[in-house]
Amino acid sequence: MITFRNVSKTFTIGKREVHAVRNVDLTIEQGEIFGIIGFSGAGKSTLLRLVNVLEIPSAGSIEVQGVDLAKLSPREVRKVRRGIGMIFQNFNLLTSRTVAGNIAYPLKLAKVPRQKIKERVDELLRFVGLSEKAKNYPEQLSGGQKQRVGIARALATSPDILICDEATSALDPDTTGDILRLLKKVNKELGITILLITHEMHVIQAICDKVAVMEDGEVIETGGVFDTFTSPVHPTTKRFIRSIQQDLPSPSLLEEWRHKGGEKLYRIIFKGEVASDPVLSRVTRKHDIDVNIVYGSVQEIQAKFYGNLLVSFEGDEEKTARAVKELNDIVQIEEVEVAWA
Ligand SMILES: Nc1ncnc2c1ncn2[C@@H]1O[C@H](COP(=O)(O)OP(=O)(O)OP(=O)(O)O)[C@@H](O)[C@H]1O
Repeated sequence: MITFRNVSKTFTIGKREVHAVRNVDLTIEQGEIFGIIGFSGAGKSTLLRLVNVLEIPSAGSIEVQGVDLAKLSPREVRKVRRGIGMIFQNFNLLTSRTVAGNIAYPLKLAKVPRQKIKERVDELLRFVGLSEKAKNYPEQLSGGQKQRVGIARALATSPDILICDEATSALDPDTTGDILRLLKKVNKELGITILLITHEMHVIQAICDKVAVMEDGEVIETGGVFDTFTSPVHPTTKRFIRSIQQDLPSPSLLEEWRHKGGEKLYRIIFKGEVASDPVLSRVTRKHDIDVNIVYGSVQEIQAKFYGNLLVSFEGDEEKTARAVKELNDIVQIEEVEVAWA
């Protein structure tokens, strides 16, 4: 478990003060995948560096596995660091060592006996699916393979926590998916807590249990990923979510819709179980009106459905009003104001 209590970090450059992290309160529970998202300069890297004791807070306190980081001797700091594995955007592999040599490196530093190192490296190579590449050098690997080596190396000394610093930002979408699945496996099969930072909302959607959104050094919103996705509060969170979720058709499609004499548009949000329930057809049938689905998407977030439909109703106005009222008790429904071109 990692706990930040009212943590601030201020850098002083000449006479100027930069408030990189401000009054952060966060708890990352054992065994969860916790994502921190923010635009460049939000303070994410500084927050990670505080966990690693590469920076010391200007105010507040941080506990890692119940240990207050402010009270440690250099030796104890090294011990805390051994319990934290780290992977990076640019992999940080040793180019002069083979894949096996890179993975063995932290074990050599920890003075693990040779035979034990060999066994552990073989085991890790199997875990990340790179047994065939043991004797290759980093330059002979693809980006995704390099990150697999990075993950194996980070796991070598059996840490409790894995920190991922923009670990997929340099990879193409397919490879990103493979690496995210591997991180999920690290979390599920080895029970390792994962703390990741990213500027990409799809990374949070794909694997995180919880998310914190940072801006100007502050955590502006935090919560479960499903709730944050489906009911964001802060404008910046909404902006991140919109980056992966198109919730209106293109202007040309809307225009076509209007030319065809389109009716009032409603947005219906289905959450969790209800998404698979034929609620819409049931209610419209009951009130004897028809429904047109103009646009829609269904996403899976943390194994739950999140449906976003744009619909119009055809039929008597009073019946439509009654149907909308009934739907409103079951799902979220609101009239959509469209700014016509
Ligand atoms: N060692 C330092 N000295 C002075 N200022 C710093 C230092 N480290 C970070 N900062 C400043 O603190 C702020 C937060 O930086 P940080 O790197 O934590 O943000 P970030 O969200 O990780 O951004 P990015 O995604 O671009 O890496 C920035 O204004 C940055 O310039």
